[in-house]
Formats: sequence, structure tokens, C-alpha cells
Amino acid sequence: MSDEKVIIGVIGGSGLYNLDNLTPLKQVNPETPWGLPSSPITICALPSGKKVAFLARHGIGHTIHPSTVPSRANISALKSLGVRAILAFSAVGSLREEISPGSFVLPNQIIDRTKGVRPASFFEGTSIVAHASFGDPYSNKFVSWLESRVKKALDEEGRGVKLFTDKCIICMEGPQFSTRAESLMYRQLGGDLINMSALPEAKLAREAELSYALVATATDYDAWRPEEGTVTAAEVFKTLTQNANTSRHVAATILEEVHEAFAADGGDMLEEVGSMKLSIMPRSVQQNPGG
Ligand SMILES: CSC[C@H]1O[C@H](OP(=O)(O)O)[C@H](O)[C@@H]1O
Ligand SMILES: Nc1ncnc2[nH]cnc12
Repeated sequence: MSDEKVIIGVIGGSGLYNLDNLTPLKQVNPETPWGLPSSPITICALPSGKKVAFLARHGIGHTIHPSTVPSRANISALKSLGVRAILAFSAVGSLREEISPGSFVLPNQIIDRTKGVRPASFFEGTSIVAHASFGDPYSNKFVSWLESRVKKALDEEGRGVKLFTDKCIICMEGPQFSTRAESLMYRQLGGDLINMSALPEAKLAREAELSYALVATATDYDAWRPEEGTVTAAEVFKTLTQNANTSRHVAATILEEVHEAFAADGGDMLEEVGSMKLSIMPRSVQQNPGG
């Protein structure tokens, strides 16, 4: 492999532990100031020879709890390879009837219901105080660019998988699933989807000035349907494998074009680059009590 930078990263969630429909070239395991990533990163070749970096969020054997995913190391390791854009995948519960298990969603909003136990900033533990802009937690341009491409890939696959956009994801702490009362509350709050991994990954991608989009893949109806049982891990597993196969198909179909879109330096898609420039609080001049 040449030293050419890998500009596209893919993060796989539950069920998606490899992109084995691409050609694996080698594995790298960059040590970062925040430790090692969740798993060694596989550098894969697309049919054109272009390279993408794949990282399994919970480790290849799914050994990492949602609350302890080393997200700072993951984002930092991908950035160290030259990654500019991350396409992340996640298994999610659906809080809306129309988003049936098996559906794919490109969310555009997040509600944070994590409990403060996850390091959520690269600046934590330092004396640098920085406030990233996070009103639009996913990269608007990347998400809108993806809409038609993901839809086309799903249509081509021919299994009738539906794609939804403009949805809000609740990120809860876990590892237990929600109570019925919580699930109903999340619907009232405006949540459409629920998972345990949307954050802090998206926040850290923003601090790292990376373009970041999430493909959420619905596995269950969580716990809000009055006449139905509540979500179990066994129910999630039923849909996980098929969703992962479809995710691999989507990735293989669109990644060549994603690569092209982000290849041009200063290109239109790199809207996060430079976004942290004015986010750091200026040091106030030390007052001298002696005059
Ligand atoms: C296996 S169900 C709960 C688990 O699945 C999701 O993981 P990921 O987002 O990495 O696909 C969810 O966030 C929970 O971590
Ligand atoms: N119902 C649910 N709640 C939280 N995370 C999930 N991941 C998949 N389904 C989920």
C-alpha cells in the first residue's frame, strides 16, 4: 500500500463488524493520546483501488459496551490516517410506526440522554475551554448528498428497504433498554429513533472538524407500543444480520462516489473544516492585584 491518505472512514455498529464485500488490504492500530481505537482499523480497497478505513465501534467480537466505546481514540485514529469524512452505521430502535424494523434512516437531529459518564470532548482534562457548534449535529451537506445515493442503493438491492430522512435520534445511556414510560416520553419529546451510540461520536467528529453522517438501521420498536412486548436483545438480533448485509451493499455502492466528493481539497463538502477556529475561549489578561 502506498502512503496515500485514506480520506473516508466507515464506523460499523452492532452486527456490522467488517466490510468483507470490499478488498481488505491491511490493518493498522494507531495509538492516540486517548489510547487505542475500539478495534484495529481495516484499510479496504474499493473496485477502483481507492481506499477506505473501516472501524468496528464495539470491537470486532463486540466486546465493548456502548458506554465505554473509546470514541475519542476512534475519531482521533481515523483523523490520523487522513480521514475527512465518516459514514457511521448504527442499529436503532424505532419510535414511530412507519419506521418498521429493517428500515434505513438518515437522521438530522439528536437528543442527548446519556448520563455524563462518557468523555465527550477532546478538551476534557485540559485548560483549553472550547465550545463547538452542534446545532446541526450531522453534516448537513453530506447528509443531503447521501439521500439520493442511499435511496438508489437500497432500490437496486431490491428488497424494498425504505429510507427515511429528517428524523431525530435519542441517544440513551444503556446498556438496559428503555422502560415503556421512557419510550413514550421520548416520542413526546420528538424522538423518532433511539440508540446508545450516537453520542459522543458525533460531538467528537465535530470537534475534529470531520464531516460526519449516520445511517441508522431500525431493528425494533423499542417499548412504546401498548399492545406489544418491549424490545429484547433477541428481537434486535433477528434483524441485525440482514441490516448489516444491506449496510455493506449500501457502503460498496456509494463509497466510490463519497470518495470523489471529498477528494477535492476545499471542496464544497468540507463544511466542518475551520469550524473550531473561533471556538476556543480567549485567555483573559491576568489581573495584577498589586496594580
Ligand atoms: C444490540 S442492541 C443495542 C446496541 O446496538 C446499537 O449499537 P450501534 O449503535 O453501535 O449499532 C445501540 O446503540 C446499542 O449500543
Ligand atoms: N430499542 C433500542 N434502544 C436503544 N438502543 C437500541 N439499539 C437497537 N435498538 C435499540
